[in-house]
Amino acid sequence: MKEMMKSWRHVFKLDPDRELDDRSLDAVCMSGTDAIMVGGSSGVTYENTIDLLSRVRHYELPCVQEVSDMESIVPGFDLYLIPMVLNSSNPAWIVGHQQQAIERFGYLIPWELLVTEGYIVLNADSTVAQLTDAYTELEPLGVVAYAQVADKLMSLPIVYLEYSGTYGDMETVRAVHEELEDAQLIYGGGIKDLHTAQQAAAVSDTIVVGNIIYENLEQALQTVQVVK
Ligand SMILES: CC(C)=CCC/C(C)=C/CC/C(C)=C/CC/C(C)=C/CC/C(C)=C/CC/C(C)=C/CC/C(C)=C/COP(=O)(O)OP(=O)(O)O
Ligand SMILES: O=P(O)(O)OC[C@@H](O)CO
Ligand SMILES: [Mg+2]
Repeated sequence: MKEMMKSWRHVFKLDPDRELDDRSLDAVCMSGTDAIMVGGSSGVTYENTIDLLSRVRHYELPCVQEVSDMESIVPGFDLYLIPMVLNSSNPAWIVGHQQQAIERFGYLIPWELLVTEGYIVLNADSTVAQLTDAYTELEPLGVVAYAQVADKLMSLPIVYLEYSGTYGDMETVRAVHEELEDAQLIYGGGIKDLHTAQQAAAVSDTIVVGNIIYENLEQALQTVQVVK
């Protein structure tokens, strides 16, 4: 599955803390997207995560958990994505929570299913930026340098440019994409229709579509056209 993930072009991110009726979930899972990512930056619990996983498991597509809280880790996902917020001002969000989770789960950890994401959080107004005390006042070159820390110094498999809630600066995304040698570039934030999906897909390896699923499902489904 880790190898397969590298080829994903489009992913829907579902938030266990938000309501999605069966009909909408069916449309999302049958849309032709490459995978479902389950996660959010607040209100994620073991109960709402297992509930969403069991609903998504009616479908054949890959389903991965993006871990934001160790209490909400649920067995049975295809992969576990472990964020490290590289531009956090607090080391707890870079390595601290991860260290605590490894200490707690120990030999239970299925290492072959873990994929580390070098997150660069860029929308100052987002919950995730505030939660992690992310330093978002970066010039494009500063963002590229964080991406190179992930790619070249840390050999992380993924760089995640996270503009959650707002559409990002595509020139910055392009600049990062051009400099990455090995890491997969995931872009997320403010994709709301086919046009924004196409633009973001042109300058990244994988696009993630989140909020619009809950705001305008028809438009969310259009974004899948980039992988059709
Ligand atoms: C048997 C079994 C399955 C055992 C468990 C084995 C396992 C998988 C162990 C994992 C070990 C490990 C290293 C865990 C890490 C634990 C942890 C809490 C790490 C911290 C992760 C982190 C930096 C979180 C900060 C928030 C963040 C980056 C979340 C990612 C998701 C995200 C940005 C969602 C966007 O959220 P949204 O709701 O849209 O919010 P906005 O309002 O900001 O838009
Ligand atoms: O919710 P949106 O703004 O689409 O962002 C997607 C994803 O990157 C959030 O973690
Ligand atoms: Mg969201």
